[in-house]
Amino acid sequence: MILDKHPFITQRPGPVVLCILDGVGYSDHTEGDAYKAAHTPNLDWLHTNCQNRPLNAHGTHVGLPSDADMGNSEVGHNAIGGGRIVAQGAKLVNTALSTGALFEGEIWRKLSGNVREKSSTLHFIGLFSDGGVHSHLDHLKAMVEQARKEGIKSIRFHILLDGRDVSETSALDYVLPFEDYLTSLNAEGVSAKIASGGGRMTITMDRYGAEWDMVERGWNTHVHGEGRQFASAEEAIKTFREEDGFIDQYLPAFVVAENGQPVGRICSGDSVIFYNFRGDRSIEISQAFEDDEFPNFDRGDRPDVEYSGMMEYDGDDHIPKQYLVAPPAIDQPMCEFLSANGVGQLAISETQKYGHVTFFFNGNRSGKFDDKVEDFIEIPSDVGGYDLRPWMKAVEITDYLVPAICENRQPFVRVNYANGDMVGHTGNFNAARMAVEVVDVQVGRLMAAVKKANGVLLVTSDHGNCDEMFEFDKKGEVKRGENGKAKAKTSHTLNKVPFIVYDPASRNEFSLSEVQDAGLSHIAGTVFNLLGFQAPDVFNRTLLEKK
Ligand SMILES: O=C(O)[C@@H](CO)OP(=O)(O)O
Ligand SMILES: [Mn+2]
Ligand SMILES: [Mn+2]
Repeated sequence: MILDKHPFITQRPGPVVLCILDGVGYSDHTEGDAYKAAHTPNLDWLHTNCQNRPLNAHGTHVGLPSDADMGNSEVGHNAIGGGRIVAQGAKLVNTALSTGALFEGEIWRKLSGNVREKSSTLHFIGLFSDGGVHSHLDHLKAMVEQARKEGIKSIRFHILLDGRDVSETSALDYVLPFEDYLTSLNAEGVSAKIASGGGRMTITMDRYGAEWDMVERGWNTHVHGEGRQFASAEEAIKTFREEDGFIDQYLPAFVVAENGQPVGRICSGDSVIFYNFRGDRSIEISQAFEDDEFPNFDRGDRPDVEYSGMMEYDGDDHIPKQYLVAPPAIDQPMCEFLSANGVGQLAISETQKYGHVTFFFNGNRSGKFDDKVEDFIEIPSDVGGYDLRPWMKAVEITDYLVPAICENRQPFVRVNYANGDMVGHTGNFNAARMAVEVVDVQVGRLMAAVKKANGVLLVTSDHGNCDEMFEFDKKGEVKRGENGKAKAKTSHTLNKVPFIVYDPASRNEFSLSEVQDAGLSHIAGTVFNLLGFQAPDVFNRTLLEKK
């Protein structure tokens, strides 16, 4: 793993700082673009005075099934830190389903056999949309079809409503056709019902230990059938919308009941499949089902079930123990080489993105490669309501970074500012504009520190989000509600992202390649070069060319 010196690029005296502005891309539209609307003197200066180019951050450029798939943090950080394109979870599950390998696997057969043997129930829990970031409804449907073929007679669904990877109030577009489908199953003698649910930002799908209460609410709803009762998911969604104007991702928990009894508590002897493929928001609920020692909340009577995730979510800690599809193999990411060569590294973000710059960046590994040379710093995030606090923890992150850069504590620094993404997801345009302005101030502070240290600052992003805060129709017009108000867009975008090289100690050694198809996977090679090394062969080509 020895790195070779670069033939013409020499390492600067100061650190290479890779700054990921999560969720900040370049949109072709102006209306609804919080990045364009924001006052960003520092980013503007960088664009005018430094070498920069857009990079692809979506679809096949980051290992997703098609170029219609928007980017996301998992695949974006995998591509940046891994420096190559690997077939991602969505694609691997598609293949495992289309070849039938998933159903021939030991774990599917075990879970299905368990239900048939005991005449118990098969439960599915997961994100209920076709967003393709954490899950896909096609995967769920393929599994239900197989269960039906295998003669399973009782199936329950615990649905996490999305509105964050898909349109903000689209829950019924998924629920109503699904209910029709369940009606056809019931007519055949399969008891198939939606049993519980709630918005994905209210229950079950917490990440990085930011808000365990979410998981507790989900557990009580799905497992114990505790919560406000409704006759159907449709009634729950409509009622919550009418009462409080909830958008899908924040819908409160609900339980579907008949004669006052929940229709689908999870009981000992049942099988449970958590069908999200992405790890960050799947780990905590998996631990709740699996761990004997569990300090995070009181689970009450934990049913003895066969539990499986769609994938292995954490390859270091082996969570969950049983899974249906093997996760993508991202061997030898950039930091493994840097650690093996004794190059010091600092990774920093706030809780909401902490695992992005550590776990995802290192190919879905939660540990370090070498404790002696790696520092991971987590600044605790506020809980919820990021449109109320669009500054999030950006200032605190930079407060930590400035002295670390000025003192050149580690040669390679990576930081993720969550604001453009987390505030972008709220659909609040004004808050998103403010989020970008906050981040711009931090970029200015990093520029000053990097200049002082004679280092290099690379500014980029993992995918777009705040660059499109409104939905557009096929003609490119903003979609408007009856009141004329623009329809908020809460999801990521397909847009390209910035890549800027601020190199105050420039020796005019290189220019930035203009190759059109370049994407996030070309950043790692570039970082190696700026650290004075040639990138090993496993990495995609660098963006730096000899002048
Ligand atoms: O919040 C999340 O889980 C996703 C959107 O589904 O966003 P990101 O990929 O930026 O983490
Ligand atoms: Mn992101
Ligand atoms: Mn996001």
